Amino acid sequence: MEFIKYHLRMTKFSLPSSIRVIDIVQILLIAIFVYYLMVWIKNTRAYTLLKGVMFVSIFLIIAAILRMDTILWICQQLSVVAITGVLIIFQPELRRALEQLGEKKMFSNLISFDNGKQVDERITDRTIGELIHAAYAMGEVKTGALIVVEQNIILQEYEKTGIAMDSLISSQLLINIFEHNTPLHDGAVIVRNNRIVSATCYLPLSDNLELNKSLGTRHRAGVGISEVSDALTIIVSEETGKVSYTYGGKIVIGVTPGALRERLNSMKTRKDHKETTGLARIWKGRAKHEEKTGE
Ligand SMILES: Nc1ncnc2c1ncn2[C@@H]1O[C@H](COP(=O)(O)OP(=O)(O)OP(=O)(O)O)[C@@H](O)[C@H]1O
Repeated sequence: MEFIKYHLRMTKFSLPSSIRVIDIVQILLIAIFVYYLMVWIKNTRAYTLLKGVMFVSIFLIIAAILRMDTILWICQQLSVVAITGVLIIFQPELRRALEQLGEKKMFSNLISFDNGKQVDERITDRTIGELIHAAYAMGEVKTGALIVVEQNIILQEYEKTGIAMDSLISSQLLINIFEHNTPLHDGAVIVRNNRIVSATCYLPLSDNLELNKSLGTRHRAGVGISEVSDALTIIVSEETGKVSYTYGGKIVIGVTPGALRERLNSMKTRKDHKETTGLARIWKGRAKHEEKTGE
């Protein structure tokens, strides 16, 4: 204790003589803010940014230890520009976060005890079978399709660009959605767990110059979504009938049903889903763990 007090004195901090209710409220508010910030970072592209920021921070710490004054001075001068750049790049995510604040769902999410109902659901063999069946059936008759299978990064901002659905997957439904000249055939379908959550979604187009020039916008959209998320996207070409998939910014064209099944199967072992929001869920998880270990 003396050791802690000494260090607090040295760092000009002091332990409060009494704790007021408002202090507890402040601590709770900060905890909630940090919690939501972490959830936001995990579910958006900001996660990639965070990794970049950590890398730069480590570099700066090393530069400070080694007294690389010139590098530190340049970084200091560039910091304002960097922050402005980040704000511009992440403008859609920041806007979405502020919109969510306005949607007043925060508190209900926080205390909801059944929010994570779907969390343990993984993409099942049945869903995989239906996806594969639909893709190759559409390929055979050259019906173009774009099916995004969400993983850990939630595709809410893209889901919102389409028409909301909440349907169990079946190959017949997918084939019907992408049928020419029907209201839902344009754009992408987004699949979350074992359900179709949205159709006619607009996806970001990839500007990767290395992509084959013959690939049109459907394929570019498939690659685009895989650059900004960890989703796996199945593409059926209207021109050739070939089935392809994109993942991690890469496209594999003309896959066999076996290869696609293998890829989809690997998603069954994905990490826990973002929807593990809500302090209640953290508490439930902790209680479960304690039950198991008998602590
Ligand atoms: N940004 C986008 N997000 C979602 N879907 C898109 C997007 N851009 C295009 N599409 C879909 O792709 C269709 C156009 O495909 P296009 O012919 O340009 O692509 P392609 O890659 O050559 O595919 P195909 O081999 O099927 O012709 C559109 O009708 C639309 O359904």
